[in-house]
Amino acid sequence: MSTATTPATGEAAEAAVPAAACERGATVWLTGLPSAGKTTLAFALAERLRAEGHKVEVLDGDEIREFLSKGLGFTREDRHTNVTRIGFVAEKLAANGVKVLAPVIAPFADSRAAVRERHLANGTDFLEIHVATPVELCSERDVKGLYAKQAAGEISGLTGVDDPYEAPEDPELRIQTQGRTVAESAADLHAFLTERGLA
Ligand SMILES: Nc1ncnc2c1ncn2[C@@H]1O[C@H](COP(=O)(O)OS(=O)(=O)O)[C@@H](OP(=O)(O)O)[C@H]1O
Ligand SMILES: Nc1ncnc2c1ncn2[C@@H]1O[C@H](COP(=O)(O)OP(=O)(O)O)[C@@H](O)[C@H]1O
Repeated sequence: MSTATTPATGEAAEAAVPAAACERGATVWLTGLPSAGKTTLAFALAERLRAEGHKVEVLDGDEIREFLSKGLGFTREDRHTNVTRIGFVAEKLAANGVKVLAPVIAPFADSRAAVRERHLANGTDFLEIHVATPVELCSERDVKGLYAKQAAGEISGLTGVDDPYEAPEDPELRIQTQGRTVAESAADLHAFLTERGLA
């Protein structure tokens, strides 16, 4: 058991994180609709895990689309390519002790299954977390204005509105954000990782 100590006093800090938990990598995939809360929860969890001494990487959908998946759009085929690319990188990192957080819509069950399969084949932990925010609340939040644009006819093919979202049937965790604060939902997620021996 490794115990974090405060540099000034050498006193044991409140939360003692087992060394094995810090060294064990895993992919934590946050799937859900646009504005569900995937990115917010990934960054909140990342901050807490880093403070506890874990190696953490966030593979954010938006950022990935600027670099690794530059040029891909939102057709079924492009989304599948995007998701399996992210899954490939995530598995490599997780196999090397990194907690990988992937806040990526991943709307199709077969793409998520392919990513899971790759992790399984390599003996790497894969946790599918469904950020299960109802579309009505997502469209109220509308962080990037996509729901308004779709309603105005300026865009089409928006996940959960006029493009499919295949909700996970059997995710490792389904997390609610409706009527919950960010801190509460992030704590739910952290508690789940602790249960699994990952935090
Ligand atoms: N048509 C359409 N449908 C869904 N999402 C759209 C679309 N156009 C742009 N966006 C924005 O793209 C962000 C990244 O999407 P992802 O790479 O996670 O999507 S996917 O898994 O490849 O389907 C995604 O980010 P989040 O809002 O954080 O989920 C969206 O804001
Ligand atoms: N319990 C909660 N968990 C996560 N986000 C929440 C919660 N309650 C409200 N929100 C808000 O919902 C929005 C979610 O946006 P974002 O994380 O960018 O979604 P996504 O990455 O799924 O598109 C943020 O403005 C966030 O503050």
